[in-house]
Amino acid sequence: MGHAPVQEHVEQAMTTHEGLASWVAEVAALTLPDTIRWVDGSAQEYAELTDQLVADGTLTRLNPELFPQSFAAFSDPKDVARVEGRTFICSEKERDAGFTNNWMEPTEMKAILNEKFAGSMRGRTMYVIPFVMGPLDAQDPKFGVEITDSAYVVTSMRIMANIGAEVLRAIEERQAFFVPALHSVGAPLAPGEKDVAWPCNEEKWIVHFPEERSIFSFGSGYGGNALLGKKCFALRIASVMARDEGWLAEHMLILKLTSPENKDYHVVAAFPSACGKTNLALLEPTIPGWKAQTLGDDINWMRFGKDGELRAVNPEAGLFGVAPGTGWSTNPNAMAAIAKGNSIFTNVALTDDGGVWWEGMTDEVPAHLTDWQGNSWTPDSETPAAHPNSRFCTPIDQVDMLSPDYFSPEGVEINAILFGGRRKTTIPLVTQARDWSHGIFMGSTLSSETTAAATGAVGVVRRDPMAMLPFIGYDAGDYLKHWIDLSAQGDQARLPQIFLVNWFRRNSSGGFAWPGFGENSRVLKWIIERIEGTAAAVETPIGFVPAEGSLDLNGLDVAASDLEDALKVDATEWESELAGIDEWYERFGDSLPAEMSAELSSLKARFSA
Ligand SMILES: Nc1nc2c(ncn2[C@@H]2O[C@H](COP(=O)(O)OP(=O)(O)OP(=O)(O)O)[C@@H](O)[C@H]2O)c(=O)[nH]1
Ligand SMILES: O=C([O-])CC(=O)C(=O)O
Ligand SMILES: [Mn+2]
Repeated sequence: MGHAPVQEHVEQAMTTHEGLASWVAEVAALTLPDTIRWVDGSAQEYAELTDQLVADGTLTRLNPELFPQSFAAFSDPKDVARVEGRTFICSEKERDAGFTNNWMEPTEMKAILNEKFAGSMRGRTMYVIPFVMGPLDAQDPKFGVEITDSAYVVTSMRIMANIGAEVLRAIEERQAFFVPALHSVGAPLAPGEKDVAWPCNEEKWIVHFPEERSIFSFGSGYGGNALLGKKCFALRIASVMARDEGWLAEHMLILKLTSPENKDYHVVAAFPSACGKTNLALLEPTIPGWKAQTLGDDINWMRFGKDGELRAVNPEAGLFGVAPGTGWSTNPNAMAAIAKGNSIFTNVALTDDGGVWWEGMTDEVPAHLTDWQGNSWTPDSETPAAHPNSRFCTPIDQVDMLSPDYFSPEGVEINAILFGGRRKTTIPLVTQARDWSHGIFMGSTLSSETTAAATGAVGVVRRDPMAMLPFIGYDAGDYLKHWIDLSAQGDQARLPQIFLVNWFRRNSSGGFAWPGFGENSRVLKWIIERIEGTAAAVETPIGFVPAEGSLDLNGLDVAASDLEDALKVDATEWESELAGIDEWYERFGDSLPAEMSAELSSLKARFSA
């Protein structure tokens, strides 16, 4: 097996950062790995680790003529998505975790974790990955160190974050604080025991201690549970840092738009998992003269700049995108980035010539595939070839339309904030908020049908405030209050406009009423024109919707009835929506900000006026 001791690397287990040195020693003494390896982030190390993962059967090397330097991984069928039911925020007080999080008393949780991690790395290599979320030259770089017993995690973290020797040096030079993030697949090996391709544990624990800013993840190898820089740090822990330090950590894409008049705008959008962030982030506009560039597809850290403008940066270095539905016709920019190689795919299907395939990648379905579970697959098969939450993991700098501003530590000024979800009914294609407070209300009541990105039922409508339901690291009411209070820091005249969008409304025959994807540029154009005050709108109880003729439909082949279905504000649908919002707000109890209940009352009043 490939986990033969790599003794030479143990010698490097020295750091001049005392806290780091003692934490690594402490973890090793608890988890009992065979070897410790400090990850330097080099290309040579990556090649060595991927070779080892191929030898171990965890990775399959793809045909280099199709996907250079790329690999496919196939997980245990029980380890395919985030496990929200097993995710905990262990604040000192239960109240501070709020009703949206699982909570356990910290010392009780620590006792459980100690037991789980005891000996959990036996027979394995323990990797130490120094990383930084966001640019290393930021004013206050956010450091982390992930300790993991999974080489798949190391290779994926190298794509998703800035990792390695240079980061370690920066941590040492500053004697910086770092978020300790401990991960184990929870599958120790007995002496001589043969490993499996995807080790994991039936029991999973994804645990955050917000006051201490630490993360413990046990039992899963899947991205959102195991790449701890992403959801665990850059959203859950970062949201707590952001509350304390006066900024925002959000589940948002960042997109730059340039109008035919050559004016630049930046738009951020919060949609729940598997609801279209990566697709909008990599948008190819279908309307002439408009240009789109991306800055980020999943996570956005925002703060007010010195002139009271709201600025955004993407703390990630890669895309961890939903594969199904990503194709040359729907998302050519993602496909072109993937085609450059250097990618790790998880739970996609393999083509007979050593490439990958998933539902929606090409119009033509291959005659034969090996499905994500290793079975022979033909178009007659009853199950999908790729898992619905299969993923591509690709460096963001391979995206041709990446904005050069992605690399700027100051970030970009935001002109519009979009909230959106996957709703078959009720929510129109686009609605402009009446003002900032109403916009926060829209975000706070955001709802969406659940997807395969988390385990559990798919297609159930749930409230997902700011698309952060599984990621707010503290009390949800405090989180809304933070949004409200923080905006007082900004120049009120420069606050972004807020919009609610829904690409997923259905027509009477059950199909999508709006074509979506590149055609969403038409909605973005309307949004920009609303900011400029040039597009017409109709005021409705829920906000401003496009007036007839104000949405640019030039060259778009869409039935008038579909358009009507996409845009309508239906009083009957809103009656049950209001009841749903009532129920949702009741769950906040005392922590619901008064501003939000006032917004709900005005909304009801507008409906009954
Ligand atoms: N009908 C329709 N489907 C879309 C649209 N945009 C995205 N999708 C589909 O929605 C699914 C998820 O899209 P993504 O862009 O990957 O979602 P995401 O929000 O980035 O997901 P996470 O990475 O889980 O946070 C894919 O299957 C897409 O094909 C759209 O405008 N219309
Ligand atoms: O975290 C993950 O596994 C993938 C992701 O972006 C999400 O679910 O929002
Ligand atoms: Mn996401």
